[in-house]
This record gives sequence, C-alpha cells and structure tokens, in this order.
Amino acid sequence: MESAQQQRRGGGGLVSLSPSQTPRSNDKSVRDLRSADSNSSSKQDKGVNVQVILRCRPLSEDETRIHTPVVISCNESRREVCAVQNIANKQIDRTFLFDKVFGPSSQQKELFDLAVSPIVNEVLEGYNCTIFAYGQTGTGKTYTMEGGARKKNGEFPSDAGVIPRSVKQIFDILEAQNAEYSMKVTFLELYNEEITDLLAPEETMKFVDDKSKKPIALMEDGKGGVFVRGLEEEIVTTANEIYKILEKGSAKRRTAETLLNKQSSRSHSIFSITIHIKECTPEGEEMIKCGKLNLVDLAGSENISRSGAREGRAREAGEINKSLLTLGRVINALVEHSGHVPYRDSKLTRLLRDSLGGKTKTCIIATISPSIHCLEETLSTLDYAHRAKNIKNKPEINQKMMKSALIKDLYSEIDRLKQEVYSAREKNGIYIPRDRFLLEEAEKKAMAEKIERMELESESKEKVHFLKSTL
Ligand SMILES: Nc1ncnc2c1ncn2[C@@H]1O[C@H](COP(=O)(O)OP(=O)(O)OP(=O)(O)O)[C@@H](O)[C@H]1O
Repeated sequence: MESAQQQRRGGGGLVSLSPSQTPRSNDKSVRDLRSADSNSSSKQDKGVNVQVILRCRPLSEDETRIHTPVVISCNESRREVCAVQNIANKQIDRTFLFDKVFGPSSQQKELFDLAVSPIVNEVLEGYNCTIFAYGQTGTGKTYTMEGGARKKNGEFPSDAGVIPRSVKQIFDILEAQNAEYSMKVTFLELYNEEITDLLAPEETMKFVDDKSKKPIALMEDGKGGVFVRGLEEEIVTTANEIYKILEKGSAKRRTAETLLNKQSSRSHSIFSITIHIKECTPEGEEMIKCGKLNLVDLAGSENISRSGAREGRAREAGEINKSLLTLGRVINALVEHSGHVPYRDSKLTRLLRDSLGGKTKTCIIATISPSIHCLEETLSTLDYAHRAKNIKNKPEINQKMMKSALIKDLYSEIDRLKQEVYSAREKNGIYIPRDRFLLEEAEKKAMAEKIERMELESESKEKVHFLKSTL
C-alpha cells in the first residue's frame, strides 16, 4: 500500500475554471487531511466510483387531476428503481440499482442531508467536488439544484435546493470553526458551445445577442486543465451575498434566454465556489488549503435525441447535442476503458474533465418523472445514469500551500494579468507565459525534426523500391 507521503506527491491540481492560484503538488510541508471514510488509501489507488443518485419527482397537479398512470416505483431502502413497461401486452419490469434513491415524497432537506452534505464537508477538507443534475426537461433538475421559493423574512425556505443548502453549510461550518478564509464564486452558462458569464457587468450583457461579439474563450492552462479567460470571480463573505449573486445570475440567464429566444432546458449552467482556508502547522507555519465545489445544471437530456429534428434550429440543436453527446461518449469511453476519451470534443467536457475520470469527487443526480408519458426518456436516463456508476475517479486532496508561496504565486498572477492588459491595450497579440512559449516552441521543433526524419525514411524506402523494380 502506498504511504500517505507518497500519495501526497502524486499531486492534486485544481480543476481551474479560473486562472487563479493552484495548490502545489510537490509541497513537502503538507499534511494529509483525508478522513477515515470510505476513501481509504487502498480504495483511492483503485479509484472511487462516481456516486449516482436517482430522484423521481411526484406527479404534478395537472397529471394527478387527469389520472396519469404511474410506471415508476422507488424502493429507497433497497436503493432500487423499477420501471414497468408494456410490450405486446406483456408486462416487463426493469429494475436499476443506484447509490441512493429518492422517491416522489422525498424532501429537499432529506436529499441534501443524506447525499450532498458529506460532499460539502469534503470540499472543506480540501477536495474538488462536482455535482451534476441530469435528466429530461421538467423532471426537477433546477428544483433539485436551486429549489423553489427564495428566502423570505430571513427564513431559510424548506424547498431550498442543493446550491443554497451547500452555501449555508459551508458558512455555518467555517463560522463555527472561527476559520480565516476567502471565498470566490463564478457562474457561467454554456449554450451553443458558447460561454456566457452570468456574473459579467451589465454593459457586457447588453451585447449578448450581438453576433460580432467574441464569445468568452476557453484556454488551456498549460497544466492539463483549462480556464475561462476573463471570467468574473466575485469575492464573497456571507451566504446572503451568494444568494444575491445566484439571483442576479439566474436573472441574467432569463434575460439572455428572452434575447436569444431559448429556454434553460437547452443550456448548461455551472456555478462554482472556491474556498481558501488558513491553517497553522504545529510549528506555527501558516498554510492555505483549498477546495472547490462545482454545481452543474445540465440541459434537458431529451435534447440528445430530439433536437435536430426541427428545421432552422440545426445549429443550435447540433451544438447542444455536441456537449451532451460528448458527455455520453466520455462516460462510455471511461466505462469501457477505451484508450481515447473524447474530452476535447466539447466545451462542457473540457470544462469538467477532471470530474470525469480525474481527481475530483463526482456525484450525478439523475432526475426522472413517474409518468407513463415519459417512460421512453425515463428508461434512457436510467440506462445512462446506471452506466455512469462505473466511472472511476481518483480523488486527491489539494495540496496545501505555504502562505508565503501563495503570496508569491499571487504576485506572478498579477504580473501575468498586467501583461495581458498591456497586450490588450496595445492590441499586439496575446500574452503567453514564457515557459509555456518555450515548451511549445520546443515541441514544434521536435515535431519538425520528426517529420523531416520520416520524410527521409520514406524517400529512402522509395529509392530502394525503385532500384528493386529496375533490377
Ligand atoms: N421533487 C419534486 N418535488 C416537488 N416538485 C417538483 C419536484 N421536482 C420537480 N418539481 C416541479 O416540477 C416542475 C419542473 O421542475 P424543474 O423546472 O426543476 O425541471 P427541470 O428538469 O429543471 O426542467 P428544465 O430542463 O426545463 O430546466 C417545477 O414546477 C418543479 O417545482
């Protein structure tokens, strides 16, 4: 079994949606905070399966009134969901097992306490965690992630979803620990393979329907990850500030929807919270630990199969297919252990690469409807979610940084940004860090040499072939 020290050296980079500071993997003065839960070191070596939770919503009032037949039954204690199908007058039952099952009467608090709260604790321990909501339109993705009513008279609403509850838990814990911390959030939307910053200042949003406006770019960070260039990061100090930001972001999403004549069911949203917490070693050295929580509300899964059918929406449909389809392909490739995993084929999978087969702890909440009219989509969601259960990630705690090293990193970050601003102002190109530039140049040179060698080889082969034929 690997020692904790060896594991630490393995490195725990952040999936950075921002160009900000990344904890170092080779920091010798790190301490392992891993809790003695299911992720013991031997389990970690083999990988930890993506956790898949299934939630079935209740029938709506309208569905109940017209006596819509129910074809789904949930057994929460056995963690089973059964779908009843009638094919050629024969009743066929299909049963699926998940990590947790929440039936139609399950409450928001119950789902959060049993499935999400442990994940939030892990973020505070220094892990990166991602929670996806996946399912057909109208099955409760947004209800599960965001919830119903907003905060009234200072009271926390009982139907608040995963995002506000996670925020509350994070602040409650940090305040109870009297911790010194800093927190920042980002909120973006992905639609037609284009990224919209939901926290961008108003002026930028006015041009959301302006086709000449360059979409926000996704850049390689040179460490195997990506970041969104220029994505607004809001520093937050209270839970209320986050609730306001969420409202602001959701309102912008709605405005953009009206402008572009689209619905939320066709776009993906990613809300991320990054937390830096200060700790002191017994020697008095100040260390910073970092955790990140990504909360992802995916486009309606029916967009995979149905979109593209309507004329005039080909591009839109095609692009949405691209992210959701690629997500499916990535899941398949990971489950089937095929060599090539097509992360690079869509922005969604590029952004969330580390959450699928990487070092992040991932949970998928699949949502379904109990109605007979949704059975086809429900079966497809159940199959999809069941397959995703076989994805293995190797979660690693982010390495703690010495405060002095972090400050040094921040200074170089400021330098980099200054140079970017300068380049932008002078309109003389984009800034690439010197070491990345040198690396890319060396790679280019090596590639040119390889091509030359190959050309020489093929030339000499041709000559031999020619000589042989003249003999
Ligand atoms: N578990 C639940 N309990 C009670 N009501 C629910 C539940 N899940 C969903 N609903 C209700 O069902 C309706 C549709 O839910 P919601 O908008 O969250 O679906 P969605 O999957 O996010 O759809 P879309 O993909 O179109 O955004 C809403 O009115 C919501 O309040």
